[in-house]
Amino acid sequence: MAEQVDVVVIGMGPGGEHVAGRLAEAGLNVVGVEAELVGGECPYWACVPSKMMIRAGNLLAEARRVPGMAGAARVAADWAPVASRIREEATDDWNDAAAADRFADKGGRLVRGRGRLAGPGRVEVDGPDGGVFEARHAIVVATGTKPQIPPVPGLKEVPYWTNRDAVAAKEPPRSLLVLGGGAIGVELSQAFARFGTDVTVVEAMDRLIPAEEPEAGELVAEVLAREGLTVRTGARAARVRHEGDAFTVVLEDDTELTGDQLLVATGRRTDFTGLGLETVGLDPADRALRTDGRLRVAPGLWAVGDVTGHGAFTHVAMYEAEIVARTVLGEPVPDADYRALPRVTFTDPEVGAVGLTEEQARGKGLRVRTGLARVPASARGWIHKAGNEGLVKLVEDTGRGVLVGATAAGPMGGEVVYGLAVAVQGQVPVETLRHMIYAYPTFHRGVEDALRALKD
Ligand SMILES: Cc1cc2nc3c(=O)[nH]c(=O)nc-3n(C[C@H](O)[C@H](O)[C@H](O)COP(=O)(O)OP(=O)(O)OC[C@H]3O[C@@H](n4cnc5c(N)ncnc54)[C@H](O)[C@@H]3O)c2cc1C
Ligand SMILES: NC(=O)c1ccc[n+]([C@@H]2O[C@H](COP(=O)([O-])OP(=O)(O)OC[C@H]3O[C@@H](n4cnc5c(N)ncnc54)[C@H](O)[C@@H]3O)[C@@H](O)[C@H]2O)c1
Repeated sequence: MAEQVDVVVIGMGPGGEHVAGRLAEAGLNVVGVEAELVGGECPYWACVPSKMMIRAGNLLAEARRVPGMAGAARVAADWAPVASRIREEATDDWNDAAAADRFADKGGRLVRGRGRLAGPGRVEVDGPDGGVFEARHAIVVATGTKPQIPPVPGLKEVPYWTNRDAVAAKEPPRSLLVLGGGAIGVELSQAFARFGTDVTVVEAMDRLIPAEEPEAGELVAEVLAREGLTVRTGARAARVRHEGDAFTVVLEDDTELTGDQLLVATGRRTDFTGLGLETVGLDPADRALRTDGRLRVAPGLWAVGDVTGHGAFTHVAMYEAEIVARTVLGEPVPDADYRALPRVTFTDPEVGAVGLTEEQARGKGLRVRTGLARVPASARGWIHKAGNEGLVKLVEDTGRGVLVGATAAGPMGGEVVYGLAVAVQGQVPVETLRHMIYAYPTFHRGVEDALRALKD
């Protein structure tokens, strides 16, 4: 016998937890189904622990900048406080009791196990709590993504790390090979390197963080190289082996790279196997669930977070979750709008970005002007001195005279980009931006310099 409820949410990561909690608080009878930990990837194996590692690495880097600026400092890096902070403060040793209680306090019911669709409005759960549920109002799929492991010969046979192993490391490895120079690759590489790990990053494309502006990737590559990391761009792994305690990655040009650990950070993918998508007329082989402006996939079925393919970020998952919650509650809410989607790669310098890159804007057939300003050339950058690398790049749609994209890399680049996100979202005319007052001497005055530099 199926149990009648109002809403079933499959997957309780940031997206699922938000939508389930909101609807339960509003008084609906909500079942949240979770196969692993309530909270999902972000708090246990991704955003939060990785940012704790980065915060610690940045402290070391700042201390190392003291000579020549503020006297002398002796820095003795120690991973132990990082590992224990990740265990005690971030993840409670990978225990989700507090998150489960939080959901129960909102009136939700957590069902532990793996959920699958079993026809329209129906969910079956395999697992300790088990059961069959019929949802009167909504089923929300929020099952997230998994690491995408490239088909490099030998890779499947070796004990490589994913993000999960990296954030759980009790010690930094002596040496680390990193396959993939995207967000995960560069963030974790720099953090480990600052604790003494000898890091080599192998990126298949011709630059790091290739989804962002080329100038940002070049900047990050320069900084990493200066910090002693080896960066191999345009490099493809031909095969991988593990002998004794060492990993060897053989590149297509026959270069052999060795390391004590191998982190695979080559992107993430949805895995709809066993989710029963075919029972509601969807194709489990799709990479993402196609949604309308309210994140509806089919009548009574919604999707939020990484599974929608709109950007694998916690802020996207929560934004979408809020739209679904308001839609299910019958509250007015505009359609999802991804024009001003912000991204921050938390390297040092941080790379904040919003909207379109120059290449994407040109690819859309827009008439484009760009403006670039370098942080060290600004008053604040010059004053800041050590660690002042950075840039602001603006992408203007000259047809409309508004910014459609921007990058703010540098100290606090992720904060500087906020004003630019408002400009892109609000379609603020470039002329208006040029006649604003920018506080002196701030990093965000680089925006004014880049506006002045806009040219075809
Ligand atoms: C190392 C790393 C660092 C990151 N850093 C950032 C960052 O700084 N900022 C940022 O915005 N984003 C960051 N991200 C991305 C962010 O973690 C994801 O975008 C976010 O977690 C997606 O949320 P979600 O709810 O879609 O899915 P997830 O967090 O993946 O959660 C999905 C949940 O569904 C569960 N599940 C799956 N299938 C089933 C099933 N059939 N039945 C029941 N439960 C199921 C899973 O167990 C999981 O708990 C990072 C990712 C990584 C890997
Ligand atoms: N700060 C943040 O917000 C943050 C941090 C980490 C992750 N994330 C999210 O998680 C997602 C996944 O991160 P990611 O870094 O794994 O993916 P990614 O897609 O950002 O980068 C993967 C990189 O691996 C490269 N690559 C793919 N196959 C390769 C191969 N065989 N050899 C060498 N390089 C190869 C790609 O060219 C790409 O540059 C990100 O796209 C982002 O959405 C966000």
